[in-house]
Formats: sequence, C-alpha cells, structure tokens
Amino acid sequence: MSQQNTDEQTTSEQDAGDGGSPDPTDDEMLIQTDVSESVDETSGTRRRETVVRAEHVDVWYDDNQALSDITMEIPEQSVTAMVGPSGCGKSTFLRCINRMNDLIDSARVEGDLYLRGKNVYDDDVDPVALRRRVGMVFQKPNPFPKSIYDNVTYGLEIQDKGGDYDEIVERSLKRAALWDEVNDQLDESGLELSGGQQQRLCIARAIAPDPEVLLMDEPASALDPVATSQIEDLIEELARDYTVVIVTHNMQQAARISDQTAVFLTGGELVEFDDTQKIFENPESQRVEDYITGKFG
Ligand SMILES: Nc1ncnc2c1ncn2[C@@H]1O[C@H](COP(=O)(O)OP(=O)(O)OP(=O)(O)O)[C@@H](O)[C@H]1O
Repeated sequence: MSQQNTDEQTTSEQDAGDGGSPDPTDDEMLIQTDVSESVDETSGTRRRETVVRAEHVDVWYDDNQALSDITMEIPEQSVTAMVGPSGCGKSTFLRCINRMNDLIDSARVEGDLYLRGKNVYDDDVDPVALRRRVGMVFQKPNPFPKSIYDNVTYGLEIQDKGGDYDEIVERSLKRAALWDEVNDQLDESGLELSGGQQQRLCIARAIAPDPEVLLMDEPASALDPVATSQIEDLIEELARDYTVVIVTHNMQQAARISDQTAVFLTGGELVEFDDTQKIFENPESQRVEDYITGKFG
C-alpha cells in the first residue's frame, strides 16, 4: 500500500481525514466521547484513556486475509508505532481506524473497532464525519496545487466550517512547525515548498479541523535525513495534543519516537504490543526479537 501514490490515492486522501472530506453537510455522526481523565492513586500520575480499541478485527481483500484477530488498545496523547515486514497488514490496520478500507471494493472488515467507546462500524456512524475526527497523513507529501493558506483551510472550507481562518492557519502551521518558514509567503503555492515542508504542510492541513487521532503512514520515508528528523520531532510534539498512530519501516524511528510499539508479522498477526522500550529491549516473543534484531523481515 505504501508504494501506492497514484492519482487515485490522492482522490481518496481528499476524503480521508486530511481535511479534505467532500461532504460538507453530513455532520451528524455522534460518537460518545469519554474525555474524562483519571489519576493513578498510587503513583499520582495521569492514566491515559484508551482512544482506539480493536477487538478481534479481521480484514480480507476478497479471499486474502490481511489481518487476523487483532485486539489492541491505543492510549490517548501518545505515539503508537506499527512495525513489521512488508505486507503484514500495518496500513490495512491504519485504514480500519478511519474506515478508509470502505473505499476499497474488495475489502471486508469483521470484528469491532471503537473510537472513544463507539464502534466506528456501527450503522449510524458516518465515515466522512469519522474522518474529521481521525486525520491522516500519507507517505508521499501531497499538497494540493493551491496556496499554502488554501491548503490549510481546504478541509474547513469543504466541511463548511466557520471560524477565524487566519487564526486557524497560523495555529495549524505553528503546530506543524512550519509557520516561521512560510508566514510571509502564505499566498504562494504549496507545491513550491521542499519535500519536508510539503509534508509539514500536509500535517497542518490534517490538524486544521482539530482531529483527535492522527494516522501517519510512513510520513517520513520519502524525505531526506534532515527533513525526517524535523518530522520526528514534530510527531513527538503533536502527541501532546493528539493520539498519533504511525506506520514505519524504520525500527530506529519507532524506537526513537513512539511510546508503544505493535509488531505485526506475516499473515496479518499482531504478535506483540507493548511499551516501546520493552519491545526493543526485552520482547516476550522470539519472533519479535528476531524481527527487531534484523534476523528476518
Ligand atoms: N487495496 C488492496 N487490494 C487488495 N489487497 C490489498 C490491498 N491493500 C493491501 N492488500 C494486501 O493486504 C496485505 C496487507 O497489505 P498492507 O499494505 O496492509 O501491508 P503493510 O504491512 O502496510 O505493507 P507495507 O509495509 O509494504 O506497506 C497484503 O497481502 C497486500 O497485498
């Protein structure tokens, strides 16, 4: 999937929670939101609530099973990395969370997937409204052929959202660590930016509608080391406000920036999901250890 950067992908991305939902009117999906915080009484530290919970999720493309019995809980305001060899279903899982798989005719999802306690596959859930709460950033930066300003406001306009656009543009670009570089050229084309700047612009576009969850499918793999490092810093920063779920092939990147790591292996199996330090230093599974240490994959 990650290599799929076609026009078709760009079209679906516009409908995918990166601010480009095409349906401005259907704003009716109600999702029960439990925003309560809890405090661990022994340690006094804040316990992070579960934002995304998958229970026994299976995905098929026609007869090919891509994910098998995935059960996991993703905590809020943290970075969760999905790692594993090519074709093990990482992108497929990401696309379950914002129902992007709905756009693939051959895809079939079974099991339950909850966002803040509401099953996103319930009949009363509108996938377009869901994608406003679950933003997405793709491997290849894909700004629209519009000004920097219009790129950031694109999703808001499509959704017919009111508000002070100047303020939202400034806030989103600041959150995406791009404001200082572009604030005097907001009317210039987003396509004239460097690759790393373009990706940060796409991140600004994705967060402008203020989603709760930000899905990132190998967001730095098309970038040079300096731009990659900037994106990594940014991801850590974004996790203060958002729940970030990132697919990466880069083990060092997962180790550097994530709080939890999920290791998928061939057959679409989630073999281990734990704190990143535990996964990298002392995994339970020999297969995970072999994968992490590069013995296969
Ligand atoms: N649109 C699709 N149509 C049919 N099969 C698909 C589609 N997308 C993915 N698959 C299949 O589902 C399986 C999982 O693919 P997926 O892209 O989710 O894996 P991945 O771990 O993200 O791979 P990569 O690391 O190479 O991006 C693979 O067998 C793949 O061929």
